[in-house]
Amino acid sequence: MHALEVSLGDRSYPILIGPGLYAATALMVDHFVGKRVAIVTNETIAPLYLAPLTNALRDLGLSVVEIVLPDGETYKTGNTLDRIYDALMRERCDRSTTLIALGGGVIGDMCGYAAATYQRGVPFIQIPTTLLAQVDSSVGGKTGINHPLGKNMIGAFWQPKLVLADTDTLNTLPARELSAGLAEVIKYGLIRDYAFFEWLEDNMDRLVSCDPDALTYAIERSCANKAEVVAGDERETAKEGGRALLNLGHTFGHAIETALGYGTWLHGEAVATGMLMAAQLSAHLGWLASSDVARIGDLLARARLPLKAPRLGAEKYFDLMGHDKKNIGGRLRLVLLKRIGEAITTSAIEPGDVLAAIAACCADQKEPSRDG
Ligand SMILES: NC(=O)c1ccc[n+]([C@@H]2O[C@H](COP(=O)([O-])OP(=O)(O)OC[C@H]3O[C@@H](n4cnc5c(N)ncnc54)[C@H](O)[C@@H]3O)[C@@H](O)[C@H]2O)c1
Ligand SMILES: O=C(O)C(=O)C[C@@H](O)[C@H](O)[C@H](O)COP(=O)(O)O
Ligand SMILES: [Zn+2]
Repeated sequence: MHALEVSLGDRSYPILIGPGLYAATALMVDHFVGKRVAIVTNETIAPLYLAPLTNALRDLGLSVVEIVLPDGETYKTGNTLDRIYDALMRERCDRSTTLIALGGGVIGDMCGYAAATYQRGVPFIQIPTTLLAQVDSSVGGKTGINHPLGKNMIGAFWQPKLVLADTDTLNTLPARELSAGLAEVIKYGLIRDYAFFEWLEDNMDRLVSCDPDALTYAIERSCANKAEVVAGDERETAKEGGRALLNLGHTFGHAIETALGYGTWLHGEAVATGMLMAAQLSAHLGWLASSDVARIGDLLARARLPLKAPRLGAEKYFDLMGHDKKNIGGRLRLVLLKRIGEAITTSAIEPGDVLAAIAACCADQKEPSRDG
């Protein structure tokens, strides 16, 4: 088992990574406040992993509430959140109840937001079961739900007490979901870790074939990068750089997810093409060599991620990108690349340059669906 820490003073917490962890209650026991836990999961994950966790917790003498939600990004909404609150109220859960998110980023974001808001805040634990959640969403305390006009528009910063990333759970993950997680892994190499980017170039074939050692290394290195960034700028308030760098590709990506309808493209897929658009724009501005744009495209393709963005129309892109949380005073603020391994935030971008990057990266044909 590998152990890391997110250092945030009295809100610091461990990230534990390894096989056989998801029902290892001995690792959780110090993080429970009272004798009650509520596990939040979904209809796909419950048949795979819920019973062993519930049973192990009951064996410890804890009372367990199970909350099983419908599966999918389309359910990352206020209505689904209400189902969590309803169950907590019905079961008379009090402030000493610990919530446990058992699932991918959708479950983690919603359970975390329920924990942040139920009775003005209860503790929660992340047990991420997708690669994306293990390398990114379970760490750092961004929680929330989508709005029809924009991704994650309603939410809170609320740190978990513990992250338990069980690498065995990746054995049941569909290949498309594994690839989506690899997009966020590649992101860390691009924004701040050139040596990791090179390692990914050497090891991408092992990762897509689910080699456990390669996956464990990628998770650990990704979490180490994210923990460092979050510790330096927990609430994304730095004027330049800081936590916003973790948003590389997301201004474009979130626009794609929102425009096509949540869940049509996976978050990681939209981020992949978004990162290529950001790289293209960086090259257009003369910062990044076009050979580096090609290098990024090659790695994304080897991770089986889409390279071409859907043709939404420039106006639609601009409209949706205008809702991005990084924007200040109505001015677009983007994360771009100075080189592979170094990103910056900038508001000094002309709309014409953004348009050129969008045009260069859009598919020739309308390509809304990634299913099948
Ligand atoms: N809070 C953050 O910092 C942060 C970071 C990145 C992404 N996100 C959010 O995370 C979400 C995407 O998360 P995701 O990619 O994990 O998607 P997801 O949560 O929708 O999970 C993907 C799919 O895999 C299934 N699944 C989960 N674990 C499984 C397993 N072990 N075996 C089989 N199937 C399994 C799920 O039921 C779902 O169908 C988006 O909403 C995104 O906005 C948040
Ligand atoms: O943790 C962060 O900070 C990130 O930006 C990580 C992103 O991968 C993630 O998708 C995040 O939810 C996006 O944040 P948002 O503030 O743009 O909603
Ligand atoms: Zn993301």
